[in-house]
Amino acid sequence: MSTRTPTIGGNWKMNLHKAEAIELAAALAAKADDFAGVEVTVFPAFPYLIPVADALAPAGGKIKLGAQDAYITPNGAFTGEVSLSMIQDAGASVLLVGHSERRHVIGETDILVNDKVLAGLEAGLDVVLAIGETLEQRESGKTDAINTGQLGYGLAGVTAEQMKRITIAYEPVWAIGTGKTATPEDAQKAHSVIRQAVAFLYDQGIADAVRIQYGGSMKPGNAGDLLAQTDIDGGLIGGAALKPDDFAGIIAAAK
Ligand SMILES: O=C[C@H](O)COP(=O)(O)O
Repeated sequence: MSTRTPTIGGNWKMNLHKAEAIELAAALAAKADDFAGVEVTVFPAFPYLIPVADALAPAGGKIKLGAQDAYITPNGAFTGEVSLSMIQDAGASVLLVGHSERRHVIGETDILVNDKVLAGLEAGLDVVLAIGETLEQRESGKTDAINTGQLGYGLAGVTAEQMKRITIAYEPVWAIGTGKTATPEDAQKAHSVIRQAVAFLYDQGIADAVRIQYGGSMKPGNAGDLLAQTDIDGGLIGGAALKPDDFAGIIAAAK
């Protein structure tokens, strides 16, 4: 663990309807005092940003609200999309960009990911940029090339000043929702390469400051070993974020 403030995100993905989302947010808000020293963010589905914001209010800002996606323009004729100003109006201060499900299921390109990173920063949001290799890419020895490539594309045009509002989430695609977690050593190696790439793109000070989350079947039982690694500064949690005790257990392991 480093001097970087640990950051744990709960990506609820396309799960939970209104009552469940409110119940989970309220349960987390009730535990918020236990989260001191860890930055905690939850990413509900779009329709529930406002009720979740309301349910988190008793936490007094100790739990941030994030959006899983947003379109690149403030408003306009883009049927089906949700604008940056809408997610901000709903209470979100964080934008998740480049999740593998958006890259590989929805088909977002590196160019669109970069557009979203830049637009989110321009709008004043903090941005979590997710990157990570597929199993096929890992097995063909391309892990570092994929990660540094997605990183470079994603950060193109991001200024050194804006890097203060960027968090990187390394999520090996083969570990997401599969129960297969990267070993702490493998994850550390990938995080170290990503940090070196940030140093190459910017400078060592920015690389030392940027936080890199691990995502992929992180649970209370494996979080401690992962988070103990030098370059792992937190987690982006899917399945385990849907259960308040599991999510709180991971937050506790991040301290
Ligand atoms: O955004 C979260 C990641 O995709 C990890 O999901 P998971 O914890 O269910 O594997």
